[in-house]
Amino acid sequence: MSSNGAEKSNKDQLGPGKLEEMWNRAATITKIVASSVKISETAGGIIKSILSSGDLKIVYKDGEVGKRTDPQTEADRSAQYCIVNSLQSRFKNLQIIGEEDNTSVSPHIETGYLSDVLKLDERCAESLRNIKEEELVVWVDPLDGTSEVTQAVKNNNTALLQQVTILIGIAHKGRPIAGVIHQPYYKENGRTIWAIQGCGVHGIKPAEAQQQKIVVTTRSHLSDTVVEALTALKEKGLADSVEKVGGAGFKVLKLLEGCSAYVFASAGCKKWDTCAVDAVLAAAGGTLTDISGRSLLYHADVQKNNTGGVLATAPWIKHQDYVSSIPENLKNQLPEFNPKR
Ligand SMILES: Nc1ncnc2c1ncn2[C@@H]1O[C@H](COP(=O)(O)O)[C@@H](O)[C@H]1OP(=O)(O)O
Ligand SMILES: [Mg+2]
Ligand SMILES: [Mg+2]
Ligand SMILES: [Mg+2]
Repeated sequence: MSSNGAEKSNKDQLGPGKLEEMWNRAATITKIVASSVKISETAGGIIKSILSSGDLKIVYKDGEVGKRTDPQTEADRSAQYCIVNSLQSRFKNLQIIGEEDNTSVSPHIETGYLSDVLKLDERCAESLRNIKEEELVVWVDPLDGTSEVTQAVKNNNTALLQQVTILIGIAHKGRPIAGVIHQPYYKENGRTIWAIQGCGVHGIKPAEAQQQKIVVTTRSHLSDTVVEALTALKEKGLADSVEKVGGAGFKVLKLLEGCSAYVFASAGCKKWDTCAVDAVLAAAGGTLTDISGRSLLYHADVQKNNTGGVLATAPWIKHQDYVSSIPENLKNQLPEFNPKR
């Protein structure tokens, strides 16, 4: 799984000399995304091997026994170690914020990169090309959909595993400018979707406008406020049906595959859940905000909780229609409270 350099991990036609030249010429943001694609895939391999062992070593990060909703597994801990240490080995001045406070040492440090990302380097705007490593903040969710993982293993429900993603989001001046979403259990070998602002979305072809408006929402963190928001959207004709699926990453992939909106009118989702998907969705022409329509911010010192909830819409949807249809009393119940947001 680990590799000693781009030459070993890039199995394409470019020779090592040409690749090195492309790497040396590339902008910092391009290099970080090219590396993050490979790193997310290596982390996906770590997750798969831990899950197949069946020993998740679950600890809970919250709540009373019997009411806990925030599990962490050995897969979350090992994947984060791999992602953070792999990024740091190449980009020493990056600020990296990962979901997990405690990690497990993993021997897999990925030093490869995807050369396809480098090929798009010239399309990057000059303003992005000039950004320095130390100006960037990377938000890492090593495993999005942990509740689904614990249930998949407990109930031997492997279908749930496709809802797992690995999220690496890159922010500049508080806004997401690039993102990587790896879905390890997509078909046989998984898939990786990535985007850099202004350079399109890669790894998926976003769906065209649909007749049916399908809204996706949480399957493991349902609350009265989420239900109230969904009811209001149904009444306004903005939700023909509702699908409950796990993970912020998976829900945004559903938006790129034809669903209309992702509605989570509740607190609990954090910046590492939304940074990468915010960037990918925006690059596809969609929008992600809180339920009041405010953009989310990703400075290193920002409040980590998305206290205003999450509302995301597909590229073919008018975001404001959904914002306007969520009742004011719900918006007031989910305030932003950090002025730095
Ligand atoms: N109450 C919560 N506590 C902890 N994490 C949450 C909570 N609500 C949402 N999340 C995070 O946001 C993701 C999307 O939420 P949901 O699937 O409920 O819509 C979850 O997979 C989880 O990320 P993670 O699995 O990385 O801990
Ligand atoms: Mg978690
Ligand atoms: Mg998450
Ligand atoms: Mg997670």
